[in-house]
Amino acid sequence: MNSLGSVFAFISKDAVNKIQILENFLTGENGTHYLTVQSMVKYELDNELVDLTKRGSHPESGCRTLLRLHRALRWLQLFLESLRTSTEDSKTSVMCSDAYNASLAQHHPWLIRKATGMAFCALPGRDTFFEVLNAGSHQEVVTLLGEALPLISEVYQITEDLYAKNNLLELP
Ligand SMILES: CCCCCCCCCCCCC/C=C/[C@@H](O)[C@H](COP(=O)(O)O)NC(=O)CCCCCCCCCCCCCCC
Repeated sequence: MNSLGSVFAFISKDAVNKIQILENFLTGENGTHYLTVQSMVKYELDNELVDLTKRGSHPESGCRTLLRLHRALRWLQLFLESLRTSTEDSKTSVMCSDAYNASLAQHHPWLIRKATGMAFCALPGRDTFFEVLNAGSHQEVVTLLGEALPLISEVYQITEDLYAKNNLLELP
């Protein structure tokens, strides 16, 4: 994403920060509880390490941090699916913003939604995305996406079901 310019570097920085928070838990003294998403959820809930209704003493719990990445994964799933099925005249800005509006946008305040909308207008064309994915010819990328998307979808669904079962889908 960094090769797409500074705005996208900013977006990827937020994702990297969040991944780092989770990695710190994993390498920290309670790391064994962070080996799976299931054990993390159980450990943090059992030990009251999650702010459930408003941000308080645990603003960066594993559960709320993963939830942000989980929502971003939904965006990625929708975007890559439309990239996979796109044609030569499809616009990446439209694909990106449609995926965004159907996922992350519902969780972002107005200002971020506006800034994101403007950033999408600056996106390079479809060919650049196929190149950025660095997986060979267009056809090879389409094939690869066809294999990867069911796996992305499976990962998404496992987290979604676990979070729904534990009422964690709206963590502050
Ligand atoms: C390649 C085009 C990239 C378009 C990315 C679309 C996602 C737009 C996300 C806009 C996020 C703006 C930054 C703000 C983030 C935070 O406010 C917000 C809330 O966090 P907080 O509760 O801790 O405050 N953070 C989030 O919602 C997490 C956003 C993480 C976005 C990561 C997106 C990474 C997707 C990976 C892209 C891979 C590109 C592949 C291209 C072929």
